[in-house]
Amino acid sequence: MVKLIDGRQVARVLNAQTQTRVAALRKQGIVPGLAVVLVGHDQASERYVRMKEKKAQSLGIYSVLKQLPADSTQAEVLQTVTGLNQDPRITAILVQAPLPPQIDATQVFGAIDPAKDVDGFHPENVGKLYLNLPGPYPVACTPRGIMTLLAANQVPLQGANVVVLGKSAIVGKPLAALLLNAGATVTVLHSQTKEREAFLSAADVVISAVGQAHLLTDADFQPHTTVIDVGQNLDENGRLVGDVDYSEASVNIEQITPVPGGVGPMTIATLMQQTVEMSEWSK
Ligand SMILES: Nc1nc(=O)c2c([nH]1)NC[C@@H]1CN(c3ccc(C(=O)N[C@@H](CCC(=O)O)C(=O)O)cc3)C=[N+]21
Repeated sequence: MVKLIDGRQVARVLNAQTQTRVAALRKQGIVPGLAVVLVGHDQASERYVRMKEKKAQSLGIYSVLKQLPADSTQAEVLQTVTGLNQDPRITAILVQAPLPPQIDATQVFGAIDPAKDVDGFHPENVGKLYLNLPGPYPVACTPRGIMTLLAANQVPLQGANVVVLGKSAIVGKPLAALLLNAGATVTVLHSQTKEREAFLSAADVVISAVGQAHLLTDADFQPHTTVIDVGQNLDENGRLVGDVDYSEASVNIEQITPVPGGVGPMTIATLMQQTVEMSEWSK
């Protein structure tokens, strides 16, 4: 019997705490303000951005969307970011990834004021995380949300063998840093890894952030494995699925985050949490 790790439930609790913190700030005349920059018309991105705006508004966070055309220039995107850096109503800036091919994403993330970098993508914040410096500073929302979800489900990390699949700057790398800082033995696998099987069969926790339906099945894991599925894929039938196939008959997966209802809601709840924290840190 596979146990499901309920991301919606933990996100609900976190969102309720965030709402209380927003109300406390508002009593002092402080309103957290989140700006989302969306370049182009990627369907999934538009959907995620709408979900973020809706959640922000429901928690009392002021939210603005800066939508730029798909053929925007680097200078135009940078100008938008600079304008938001200088806008006192905006305390948190998120530039939605992926950006169109003509845009240098690293330069854009580096142009965000580190104190408003709610995604934790600025090199200064990435460096602090990597060095495990004392906070506060923002950390990438999906990895931080996963750490919250693991803690809420009492998954031990000290000395645990944790395998991360995927080495993106948004999920794999910051997640590996957080796990290392928490005392796990971390292995990051990627598309050029040889003998993935050997690493998986020694893992206590496997976190897949590849973005490929049916990438892994129950047979890939050792007994009692905790699986965190970061994938958001459409399968052959157009259904939203993660990277990992499992069923009632799975014997090795002890617990897993479902897609939808696992990591996704935690990403958005963590974004809201961090938007409010950044307001608190700067007052
Ligand atoms: N600068 C930036 N920061 C991000 O945090 C960021 C980004 N760019 N680009 C895209 C990815 C993806 N992402 C998701 C957030 C929530 C769900 C989510 O809530 N998913 C729901 C299902 C959503 C649905 O119904 O389609 C779930 O898994 O239950 C998914 C994906 C944030 N990202």
